[in-house]
Amino acid sequence: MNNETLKQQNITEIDRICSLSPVIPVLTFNTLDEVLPIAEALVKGGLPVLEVTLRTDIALQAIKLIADSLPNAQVGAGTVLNPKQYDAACEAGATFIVTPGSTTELLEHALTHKVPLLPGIQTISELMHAYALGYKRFKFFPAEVSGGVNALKAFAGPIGDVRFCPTGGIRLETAADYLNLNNVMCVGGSWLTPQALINQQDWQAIQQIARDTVFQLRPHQNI
Ligand SMILES: O=C[C@H](O)COP(=O)(O)O
Ligand SMILES: CC(=O)C(=O)O
Repeated sequence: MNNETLKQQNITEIDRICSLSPVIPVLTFNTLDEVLPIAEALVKGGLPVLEVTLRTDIALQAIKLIADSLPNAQVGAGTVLNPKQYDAACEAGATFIVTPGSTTELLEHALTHKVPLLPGIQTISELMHAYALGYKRFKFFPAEVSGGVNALKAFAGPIGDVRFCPTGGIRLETAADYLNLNNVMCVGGSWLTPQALINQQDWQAIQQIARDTVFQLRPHQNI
């Protein structure tokens, strides 16, 4: 497959994944026991797209567990910092890769890969750099402290044919403001899985947070 076809295919695949859900829960797992109950609660609550960060030792095992056990979930890897982690996450079963920022090494690596990258950008220069390489879909991170909704409105002036998944500091109360922008596909966040509920193993409450989120942000979605 030539490079241009692969680039287009990866944009189409990111669009497909990001259209499945208004919110991508960003998950950092500390123990393997909690992986499936949390993932199941979110999927049952109507949020099938999950980002598992590679911030803990068990992250790759968690991705594999979700990929093998929950066919209705789309599991991606976050906090991918280099090509080695990229390949390891794909090997574990990740169907998309998210990075907090962008390096040329990672951007070029992903252009040869069938598993698509949603690269992180924070500034217009980072956006221009990745855009020049052919990227059209981005994570905007850390969204709230980098200008939030107003920054995304400003980006739409000079570069109008790209779309974002803003993440970082977003909560249910602010998610709709982002989703109302034409250049936003979905948002990411960790608010769906409060540590206190995980400590209490209250998976039902996490499912309810997911349900409430879908109900408020995409009321017509069937759960
Ligand atoms: O590192 C940040 C997480 O990926 C998502 O941000 P958050 O905890 O502010 O929702
Ligand atoms: C920031 C984020 O979600 C990541 O580490 O990929």
